[in-house]
Amino acid sequence: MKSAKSKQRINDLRTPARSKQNLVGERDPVQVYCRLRPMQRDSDSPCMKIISPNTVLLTPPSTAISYRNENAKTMKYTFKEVFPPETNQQEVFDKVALPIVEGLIKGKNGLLFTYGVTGSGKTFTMTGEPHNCGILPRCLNIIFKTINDFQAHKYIFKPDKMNMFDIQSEAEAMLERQQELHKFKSGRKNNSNPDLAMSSSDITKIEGINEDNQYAVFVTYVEIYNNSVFDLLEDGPPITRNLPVKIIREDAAHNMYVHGVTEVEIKSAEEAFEAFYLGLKRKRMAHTTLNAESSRSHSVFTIRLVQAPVDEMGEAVIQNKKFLSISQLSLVDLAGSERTNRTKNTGQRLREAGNINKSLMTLRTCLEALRENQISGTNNMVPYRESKITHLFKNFFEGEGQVRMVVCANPRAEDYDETLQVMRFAEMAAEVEVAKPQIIDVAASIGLTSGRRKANRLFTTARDNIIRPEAKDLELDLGLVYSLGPDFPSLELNSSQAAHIIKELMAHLEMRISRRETLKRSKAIKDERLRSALLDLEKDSLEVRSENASLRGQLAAAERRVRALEERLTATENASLTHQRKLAEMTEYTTNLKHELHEKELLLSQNKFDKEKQKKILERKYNHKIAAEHEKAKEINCEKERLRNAIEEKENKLRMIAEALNDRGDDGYNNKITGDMAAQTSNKDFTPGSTPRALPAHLLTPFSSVPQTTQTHRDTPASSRRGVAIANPRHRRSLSADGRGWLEHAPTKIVPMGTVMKPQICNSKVVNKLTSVKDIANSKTSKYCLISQEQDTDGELETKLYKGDVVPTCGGGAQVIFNDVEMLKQFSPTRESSHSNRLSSTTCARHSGKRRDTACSPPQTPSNTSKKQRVDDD
Ligand SMILES: Nc1ncnc2c1ncn2[C@@H]1O[C@H](COP(=O)(O)OP(=O)(O)OP(=O)(O)O)[C@@H](O)[C@H]1O
Repeated sequence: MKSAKSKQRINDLRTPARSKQNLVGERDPVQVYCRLRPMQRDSDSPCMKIISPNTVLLTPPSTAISYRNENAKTMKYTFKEVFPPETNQQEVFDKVALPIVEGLIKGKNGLLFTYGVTGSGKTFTMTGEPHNCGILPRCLNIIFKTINDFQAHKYIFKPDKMNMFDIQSEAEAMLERQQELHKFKSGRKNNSNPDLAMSSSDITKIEGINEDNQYAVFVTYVEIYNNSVFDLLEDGPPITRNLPVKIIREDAAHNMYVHGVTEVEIKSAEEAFEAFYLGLKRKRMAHTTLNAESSRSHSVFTIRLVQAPVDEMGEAVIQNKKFLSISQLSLVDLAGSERTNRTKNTGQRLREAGNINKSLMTLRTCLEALRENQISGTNNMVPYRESKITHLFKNFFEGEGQVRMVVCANPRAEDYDETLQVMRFAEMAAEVEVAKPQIIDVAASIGLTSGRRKANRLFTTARDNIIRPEAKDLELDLGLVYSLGPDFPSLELNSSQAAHIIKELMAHLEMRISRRETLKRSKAIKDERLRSALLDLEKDSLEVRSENASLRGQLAAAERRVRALEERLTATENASLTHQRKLAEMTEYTTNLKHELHEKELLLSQNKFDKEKQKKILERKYNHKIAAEHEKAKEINCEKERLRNAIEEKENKLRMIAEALNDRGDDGYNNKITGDMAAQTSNKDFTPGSTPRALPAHLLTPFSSVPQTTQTHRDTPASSRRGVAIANPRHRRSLSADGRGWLEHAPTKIVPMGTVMKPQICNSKVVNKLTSVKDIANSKTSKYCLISQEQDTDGELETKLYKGDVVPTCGGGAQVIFNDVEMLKQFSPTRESSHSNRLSSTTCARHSGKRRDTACSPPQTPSNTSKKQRVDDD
């Protein structure tokens, strides 16, 4: 309980300005000032008029949108103060910024921002121009002028990167200073803009600074561009476009800050300008049609003043972080609000304008919500997080410091519509209240009297002035002296009143000495008490020590056990590792096998797939072929059918011709023919001299003048249909004409056969070559005999006689119908052959056509030595 209380106390001490108690204390409204800029051109007509030191009148011009909408009327807006165009920078600073800087020195937080339409003079007010500097340089100047004599050495206070500070010893700080010196020697550019500096005589000092504190100033400079935070002081080249985006975080005391931002310790206003100018260079500036040097981003320059009390001797800072007091002044130059269609912005500019307007709108929404909460006592959520700018300054609005706003306005009529919005915003913002920060004197709360530093200086000066050598070693417990009572009276020695003053001083000192004696006595009593307490503690300590020793013994035993367990664990781990290795190997082996298997399976499936594919292709091919075959077969069948019909037709015709012939011809002969026909039709044995019948086509004579046609016997459909001439087989020559004239067709050099196998041909004509149709197609020739001779494979002579009837054809030609073949084969009697079983050396064979059923009849020739044999066609 006690520690919690002390913790609370420490927090209060550390950040006095941020105490949450302030929330319920006094409140200050946001102070809103209005600054009108001078008109740019004489021809410009104004829409604003200052009617009192804190009131302006806004009259809508005829060109304004709201005028056209007929809802415009002249409006009066009241501010804390209105600065007319001729107001100079110093005046603005004194009225607006100086109170905040005074608060800063005293440990209060402050936020000052400029708000207005683009080109209305925000940057002019905040930064100013060369030789006419604005609020920011003036703040820096006055701060350094004020704290100059009380600055801590550099690096005594060091940012801890979490929005707080550490306090370093003098030695540590000195080391860092030396390191920095080395860095600077290796060259550093001076970014300072001397134009922003002021002559030191123009700068006044803030009175009432706590002289028993040491101070240090730190600055950060960030830019919020397109709702992203960039650190303008980040290490790196002065001009870079690739600054990393920073995030906003909440520190341990619930203050918002830019995480990782570069916080530079500044020891003079010049150094501060240097940092500011570096950031300014990096700041994104772009040209719009309205303002040639328009800020496209919100820039936030923050000055943090760290102060810590000096010790009793008035020399060094108390090395206790808890006594630190940090106050902050944020100077914000907001980007100009603008009507995008008037600026004619496109692309990135339009996006920027959108973001600017959005963040300003969020600022407005936050303030409205805050005001609403304050007026109606509600606790509605304020959307600070919707924009970086409001998120960063959340603490200010929730009562962590003074907030002031300078509304800049361009009084020209052209800007009326935007100015109207700005005025409304300003009016609303003025109604928001923030709690007054309270200041707690840290030093007094820990029993330190003020004037320590001054006393130390006085004493040192006095000691240095004493000429006696022992004075150098004079030590005085200044802490005790200067902390014993009220502040020393302001006493100055002058000759006339010296005795009186010394008397007074002696009395004062005597009083202090008596007090000191009292304190000494009380201290002695306290010392005694402390000693006895220490003895008790010592006893306790001894007990603790013995307990500690026994615990150590237990610990040693436990450690031994732990070691043994560790060894076992190591062994188990080793075994486990071996198993794991094996497992890994096996897993790898299995993986390989699986891989192989998979590959083979892939191969198989590929093959299968190929086969399937081939099979399908073949099937398709065969199906095509089969279909084609079917088609062909169909066609053939059709053709057959057609031929059969044609044959039938022709047969019918033939039958009709035959019948006609039969009717007209000789009955005997006809009967003979009919008999022969019948015999032929019924497939009976063939005898030489019988009625000629159709021979196969290959035996037909080539000189038939009539084209060969197929002749099919109705009764014998299987018989050859080819080569049958259109002739009448029953043709009969008149006996007078047919003298059985033979045409002998024999080769010229015929080998004499020595046999009488030739038929008895009495009326014959011998030709060696058939050259003319007339040789056959004449009235005398009715028989034809073709004689051929050739050697067989054994070298024996073979003579063949093909005999046939010459039959006239319908077309007036003639054709030979072969009806008898006689073959004479001679064998040498001396030759030993497989034919030994043969009876004679000459064999005669006779064929009749190509039919198996053809009978072989004895030759019609006279008998001779050669023996005729009936040979089957096969
Ligand atoms: N009170 C003034 N006295 C003299 N000149 C002024 C004043 N206010 C503004 N100006 C001039 O007007 C111009 C535009 O001002 P400034 O750049 O400050 O506008 P801004 O509001 O910051 O614009 P933006 O928002 O676009 O950055 C500057 O050239 C500046 O010198």
